[in-house]
Amino acid sequence: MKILVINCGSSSIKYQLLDADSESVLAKGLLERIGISGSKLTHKRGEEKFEFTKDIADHTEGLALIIDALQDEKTGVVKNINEIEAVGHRVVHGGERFASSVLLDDEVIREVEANNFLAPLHNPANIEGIIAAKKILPSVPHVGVFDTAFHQSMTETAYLYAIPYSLYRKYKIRRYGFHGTSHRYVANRVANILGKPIKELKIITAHIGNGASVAAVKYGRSVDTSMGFTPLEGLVMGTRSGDVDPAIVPFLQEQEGFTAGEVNNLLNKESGMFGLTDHQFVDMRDIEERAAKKDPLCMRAHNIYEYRLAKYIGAYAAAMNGVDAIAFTAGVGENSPFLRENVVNKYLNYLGIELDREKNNCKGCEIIISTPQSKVKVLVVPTNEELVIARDTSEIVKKGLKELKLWED
Ligand SMILES: Nc1ncnc2c1ncn2[C@@H]1O[C@H](COP(=O)(O)OP(=O)(O)O)[C@@H](O)[C@H]1O
Ligand SMILES: CC(=O)OP(=O)(O)O
Ligand SMILES: [Mg+2]
Repeated sequence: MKILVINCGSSSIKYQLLDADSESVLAKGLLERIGISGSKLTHKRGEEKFEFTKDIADHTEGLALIIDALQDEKTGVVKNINEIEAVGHRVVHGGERFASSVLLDDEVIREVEANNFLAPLHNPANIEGIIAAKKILPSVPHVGVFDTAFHQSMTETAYLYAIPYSLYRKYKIRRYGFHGTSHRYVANRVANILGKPIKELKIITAHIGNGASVAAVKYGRSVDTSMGFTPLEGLVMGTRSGDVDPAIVPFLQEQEGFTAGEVNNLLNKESGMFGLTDHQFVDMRDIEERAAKKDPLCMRAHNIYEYRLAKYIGAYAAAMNGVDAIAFTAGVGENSPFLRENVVNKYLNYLGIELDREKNNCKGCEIIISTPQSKVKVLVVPTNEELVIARDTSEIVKKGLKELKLWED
């Protein structure tokens, strides 16, 4: 079954066309700068790469261009659009309503829309993508897979903030957590690699990309995670601050005359590694390169980054009253031996962890990087959110389901 997986951002569309039966990627790509002049499509078929520059006004036009590339004689992988049998969509915020992957009918789309106020930066673009894709591929099933769904297993002890409970009742202000599709995939891979049932394991998954979060996955269920009401809380990220004292917000409003929107922008887009390096670097490769040459600003930023991550791992070992395995994933987690070694050897040896330096010296591999004697196993597991979306979509379609539960009750 050929499944198109799409991940719509406000000005971009990432996509993969997969054969869900063989789990192979037929083509993938990225359309950037939608609605901004100089839109660019980078389309890959195996090792072949094609680039097109053409101004694209909106997501409907963007998806039409992607479909053209998928069925074009020169760049395509299907003869006809009808070969695409289903579409899987990444949806960032499912609120409390979605603890599963779901068939996107009109009623469900309305319910997803009702969560827009919870994720104004992400959800409206996701919905635009769903509506556009349904226009272009009206006769195939569309499925939504939510970043928040896997974390809906958290108990209120983990998800409630200590603010008036009435605000939870009124606005559903609580921890939701994100990157759930990735944490779910990685935790299951860890169990597989260790050859143990996930129901017997306490796993900490660290999704360290440009956006970053840690999750505590106890016996197959997420029991806590570092992102919160929005994807701003928790770790230091590329441009996001992660945890700060909330009193900094009114302080800046008063002292600098910032509006609420300006402070939000500062914490989401001007902070993190970007802010700590005086707005010079976001990309971890640049920061590591300079930190290795003893650039004081980059060394300091990196120290803060790894320290925050180590603190969360320690906290989640406590949250689960133990930990069997720690897994690193996403852009930085998969590709940075430097980060992994620093986090483990500076802060986590007390857990009885021993890192195998040679094994750790790898990029993008799926591997155990702790020694056989290590009390807690440490792994690198490349994430694959698109594959999970394709699997869920295929299962819903093949079994004729309306929704697919992520765990048993
Ligand atoms: N070899 C590497 N060493 C260190 N960091 C890397 C390496 N390759 C990629 N990264 C980092 O991964 C991050 C992007 O991760 P990714 O998971 O793709 O993020 P997102 O999906 O949030 O955009 C960037 O900060 C990039 O610098
Ligand atoms: C939800 C979120 O933070 O996603 P990303 O890491 O893709 O920005
Ligand atoms: Mg990502």
